[in-house]
Amino acid sequence: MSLPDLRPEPLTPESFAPFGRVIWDDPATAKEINAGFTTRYHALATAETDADTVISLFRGRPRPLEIAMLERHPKGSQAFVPLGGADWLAVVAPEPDPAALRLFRCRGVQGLQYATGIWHHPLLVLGAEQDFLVVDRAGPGGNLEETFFAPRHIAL
Ligand SMILES: NC(=O)N[C@@H](O)C(=O)O
Ligand code: NI
Repeated sequence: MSLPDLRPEPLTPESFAPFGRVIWDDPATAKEINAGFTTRYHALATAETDADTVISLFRGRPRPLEIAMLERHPKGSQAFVPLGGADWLAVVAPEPDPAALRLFRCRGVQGLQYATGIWHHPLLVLGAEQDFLVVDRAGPGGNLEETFFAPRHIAL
């Protein structure tokens, strides 16, 4: 029996809470700094790693909208913040089961952090190439587990 198409749900702190944090201009975290010329949205997420925490740029390109695998990073969290202002997609699951997939449509002003060990699909960009700031782990030993399954299609 084939599984139904994946339909996106909006990314919200509440809906994403089982999988990690949303990185957004959360008013509850706002602090006026720099003589009032900057607003700091403080501690939206905390990077978790057992080694170095590194900051990278990912230049993501659109890919076929089907999900045939998940990955997870058992030794650290992974945060993505879009730099181009365009919507993008995130797929997560509480366990490596294609029937348990959740698809989130992320607005171009929303980033997120996958908590350590959370099953997710690699970066999914919509429409055109987009750069992302990425904060994750660099260090010894493997930090990638993958699982593969029959493709599930995305219906936007
Ligand atoms: N491979 C890599 O660094 N990126 C993935 O982990 C991803 O989630 O996009
Ligand atoms: Ni990843």
